[in-house]
Amino acid sequence: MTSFTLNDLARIVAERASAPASESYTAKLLSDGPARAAKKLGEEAVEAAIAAVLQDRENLTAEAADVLYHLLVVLHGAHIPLSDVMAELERRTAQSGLAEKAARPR
Ligand SMILES: N=c1c2ncn([C@@H]3O[C@H](COP(=O)(O)OP(=O)(O)OP(=O)(O)O)[C@@H](O)[C@H]3O)c2ncn1[C@@H]1O[C@H](COP(=O)(O)O)[C@@H](O)[C@H]1O
Repeated sequence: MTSFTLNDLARIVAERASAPASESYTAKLLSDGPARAAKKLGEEAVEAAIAAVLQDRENLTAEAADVLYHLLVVLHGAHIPLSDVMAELERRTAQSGLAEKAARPR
């Protein structure tokens, strides 16, 4: 069990974003523009999905870490604090996913 949280990683991403691009993968990704980080996020998500389909626990764990890191980089680039995403998730706890889906306008 680790005490490391997504908040901790978001803080690291925010700190590294202002490092020289030659010294930080985070800074490099962000300096390449929003499409680059978004593309990496999509690639990592597909790799995680493939690992899930293959029931490859070790790879799924590693790819899930890649997804979460790249998501935090994309959010940072879009100036969306992780707390906004958590607030949205908290708002959704008031309703089951199935109930939300059924209530959508057709
Ligand atoms: N958690 C991560 C993390 N997860 C994945 N990655 C990088 O994401 C990339 C994953 O892409 P691929 O596997 O496709 O590898 P690649 O082919 O080298 O990637 P590209 O050339 O296509 O960009 C690799 O370069 C990984 O090193 C990460 N890079 C950084 N972090 C965290 O961010 C911190 C700061 O890192 P820097 O910004 O590099 O200082 C680190 O200490 C970590 O805590």
